[in-house]
Amino acid sequence: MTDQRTSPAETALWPAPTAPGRVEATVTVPGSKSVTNRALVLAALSSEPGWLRRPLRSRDTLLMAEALRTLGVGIEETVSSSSSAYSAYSATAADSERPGGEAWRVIPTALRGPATVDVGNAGTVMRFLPPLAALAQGPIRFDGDPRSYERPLHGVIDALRTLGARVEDEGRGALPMTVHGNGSLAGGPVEIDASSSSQFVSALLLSGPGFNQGVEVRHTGRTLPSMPHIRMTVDMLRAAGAKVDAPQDGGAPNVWRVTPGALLGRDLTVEPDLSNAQPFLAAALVTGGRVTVPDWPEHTTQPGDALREIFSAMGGSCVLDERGLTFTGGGRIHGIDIDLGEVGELTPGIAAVAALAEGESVLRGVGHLRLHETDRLAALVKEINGLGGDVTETEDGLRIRPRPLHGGVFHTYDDHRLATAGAVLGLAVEGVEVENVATTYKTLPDFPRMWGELLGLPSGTGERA
Ligand SMILES: O=C(O)C1=C[C@@H](OP(=O)(O)O)[C@@H](O)[C@H](O)C1
Ligand SMILES: C=C(OP(=O)(O)O)C(=O)O
Repeated sequence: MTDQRTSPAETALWPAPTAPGRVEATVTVPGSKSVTNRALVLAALSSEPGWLRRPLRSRDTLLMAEALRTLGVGIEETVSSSSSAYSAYSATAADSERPGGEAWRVIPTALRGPATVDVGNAGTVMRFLPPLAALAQGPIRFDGDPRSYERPLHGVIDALRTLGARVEDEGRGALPMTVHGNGSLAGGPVEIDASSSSQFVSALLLSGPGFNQGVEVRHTGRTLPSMPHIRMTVDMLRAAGAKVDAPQDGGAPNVWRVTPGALLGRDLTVEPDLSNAQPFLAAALVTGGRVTVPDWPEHTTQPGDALREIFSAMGGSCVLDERGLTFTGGGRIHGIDIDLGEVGELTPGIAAVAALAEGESVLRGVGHLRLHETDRLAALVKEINGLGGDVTETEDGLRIRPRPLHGGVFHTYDDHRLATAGAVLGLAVEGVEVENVATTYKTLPDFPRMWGELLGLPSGTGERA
């Protein structure tokens, strides 16, 4: 539904800056997409208003906020350091970096249609909102970017029907589709195959407290990706007052149970997005430099936390202390053989570093990435090989044999993580031009400026396409 005419920004080429030397920087990373969008859904379902501090303000989260507003939820954007005083204001990207920072006050209401939700290409919006829409009164139509039509949604659609909802999808099992809510949903037990996306499980659990009988989700597929993201869902539900039984506490494997009940309005400060910290940590690894990311949480369910271990195994070391996470590159990059099934969204960034390593890497357990923003496995093969690399696709991942690389255009297929992967390669390879770097707006709007700052480039240089 988004205007699909190609804009100059989409076709523009961004000369990825090469690193002038070892990077030494402190990089403040904006809030987590996954936490922000879960918090918005839970706040919309709560019985009282809540606060979201330092939310991520990017395409995916603004689409979520806009969709909830369309359903009647109040979301006021404020700059505030206390929950008692706030004033409506119009925020800009830079505001989220202020100390105290931006806060969103979410005021729940009885959800209602008719409404149309633009999901863009946000997995969290297209999966998390249909179960919520089933609790609304009236028809809610879901539409999005052309790629959103190809991303799996059948798990959510079939489950909603089993749980008592009427969904009109003309047999597609995908977008566009309409959920006809009548103000409540029976809920109860449901079996799904979530091997193509963990977000099916998260989606049903998040709205589960609002279903009359709650929900019991049983995953029947062979594999289940992105478990940390499901644990994030469970932890955030519990923090909002929901009762959840989950495999992570020794419950039956692949079964989650959410009891019906009211949710509390929370005052939640969003952690930095650790997956978006990846290119900056990669810069330390690739250049043998040092990068500190402040506010790195001591305990977190974010998959990006695994970078401490993964990038250390690839040749760096890290310290987590009161300054945040400091990662230091050791001057050499090792290949790695690793199953990334739990942390799939880190794959493009790891592939970029692996292409610059001294030895071969095998990245496994990520076949489901073929159905992400783009077919990430095919795209990484094509683009790294286009620079002279030797990457082959396996059944469930990539085999990467480092080769001397040369410059060229790095196409990004509207995928933010392809764009940041191209930037990482550009640190070490002259003449890499990243197509449509603006696509990083999906989760990290300020990326070109942050990258320029990381490399100590004069203000504005890194941003130019
Ligand atoms: O629940 C979430 O916030 C996410 C779950 C994962 O999805 P998949 O399980 O579809 O890979 C991840 O890749 C995505 O970026 C965010
Ligand atoms: C897969 C991703 O996003 P989405 O939430 O759209 O699935 C991602 O951010 O890497």
